[in-house]
Amino acid sequence: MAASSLLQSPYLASKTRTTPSRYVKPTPHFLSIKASTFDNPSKSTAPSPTTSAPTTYKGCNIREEARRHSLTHPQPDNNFSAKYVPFNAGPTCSESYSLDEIVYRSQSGGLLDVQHDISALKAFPGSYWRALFDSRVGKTTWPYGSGVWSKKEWVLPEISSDDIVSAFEGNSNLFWAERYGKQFLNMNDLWVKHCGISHTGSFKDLGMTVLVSQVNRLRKMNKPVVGVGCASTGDTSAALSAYCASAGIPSIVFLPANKISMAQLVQPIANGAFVLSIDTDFDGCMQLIREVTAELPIYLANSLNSLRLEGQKTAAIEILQQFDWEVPEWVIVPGGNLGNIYAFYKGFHMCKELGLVDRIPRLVCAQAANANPLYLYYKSGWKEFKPVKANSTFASAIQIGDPVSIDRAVYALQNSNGIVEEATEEELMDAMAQADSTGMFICPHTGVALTALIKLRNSGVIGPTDRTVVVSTAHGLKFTQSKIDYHSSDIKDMACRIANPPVSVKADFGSVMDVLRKYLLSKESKY
Ligand SMILES: Cc1ncc(COP(=O)(O)O)c(C=O)c1O
Ligand SMILES: N[C@@H](CCOP(=O)(O)O)C(=O)O
Repeated sequence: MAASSLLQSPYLASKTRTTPSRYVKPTPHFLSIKASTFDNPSKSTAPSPTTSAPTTYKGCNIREEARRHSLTHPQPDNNFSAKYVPFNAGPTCSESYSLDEIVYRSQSGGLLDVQHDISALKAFPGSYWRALFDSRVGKTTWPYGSGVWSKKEWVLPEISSDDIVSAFEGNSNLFWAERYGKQFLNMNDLWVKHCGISHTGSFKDLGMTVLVSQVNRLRKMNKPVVGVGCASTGDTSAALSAYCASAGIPSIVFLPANKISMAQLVQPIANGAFVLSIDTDFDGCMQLIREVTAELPIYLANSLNSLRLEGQKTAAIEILQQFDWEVPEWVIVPGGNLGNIYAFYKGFHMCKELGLVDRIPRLVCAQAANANPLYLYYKSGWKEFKPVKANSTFASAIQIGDPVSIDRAVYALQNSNGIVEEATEEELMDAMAQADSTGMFICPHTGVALTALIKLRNSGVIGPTDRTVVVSTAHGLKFTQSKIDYHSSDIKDMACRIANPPVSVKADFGSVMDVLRKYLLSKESKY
């Protein structure tokens, strides 16, 4: 469809209702698969979802290899499917939409959720899924080399591997924070899930690979999608522009002027996005992109779009996998627009529902005190939600006052015996500096999550031996200015207790020796 014709007439998304397709029970013989089958998955006799690595076809790239492999080794139809349903609708609700429709809201205006055919997935035992996912880690097989697509059957089961746009995201480091845990928190089982060590430097890659892949599919189906757009505090726009650029799809990003870091601003610019710097805050940009995507053939890429959360939930599955399917006691996630806290809940819940684990961790959502609508709601006993005007915060990516996923977040917290905490600017910057001093290089949002941990540890809610995972959401290198300000003690009304500024010294041997002696003595006295 020509872009011009779409732009002339206001775009109206077709919201055809679909009835759920009836589930056909698969033949039961594969229920007997043992995990050991996957020592060499290609030996499996089960009608497994593509477990075996494709044979290497000389001269082929990995996408072509996967294509040829699927022709020579056709997989049985496992009936895995997913559809949009209204979020948290009761069992009597029959409203649903195909994932190939362009729809972001339910008929009543509420949020949507991607619902998988759980009974089809349940036909396979938990041991099968654990072994399948484990068999795909660390390979380059398309698309399973991605931490997201290694869980394809739970993410977008029906998309062709050929339509997938991936940078082999996911499989991020789960870092044992040994020194930080021992020295500052008297903890011995503290971990940091470094989701920011990723293609564009944040966890947004996990969701964006899914959304842009589906857009790729929709465009091949001649659906009216000329470009993909988002409002952003920096990370969503970086991920959107990179994945779109990789697939040759136009991207449009709405950024609040002067409210995101330089590194984040340059990402969509470099990736060729159409960048609008708008004189408002994130909530203002979000409102505008919602209005614009209702009128123009621009597909909405914010986490209001539940496709994103299907990718983001794989970080939770990955944590369990990295712990050999043992469940941590606590997982702490910084929250802004609040899609991610629900994504974590969903990933953990699916693992429990499908028998991979027998419980889920308690979730903590951490907010900046300058942008804390969820915290205030929690403190009111979930009585009344009021959006706030988000004030400036060093955790700029979560400077959000009217989060679109508020209902999803409340659901996640209520169903995981969860807690909400907040961090002042000084607390989050000190926590970041303290963590950096033990060898990390985290972003201020992770400083918010660490502050929540410090508070819950000090109050005894989190115990010294509780296995705890702090989710680090972006790479510290995106936020160097905040670190420079801190270490220069150049922040109004902040003591910057752990500032470590460089020492200026004359270029002569004596002066250098003097400062070094002083430094070494100060270290010696601490032994
Ligand atoms: C670095 C970073 N951390 C945390 C968040 C919060 O995630 P969510 O909006 O899903 O709550 C965001 C985005 O909002 C982010 O960019
Ligand atoms: N921090 C986000 C804010 C938008 O969140 P989204 O998950 O709804 O896209 C960003 O980086 O833009």
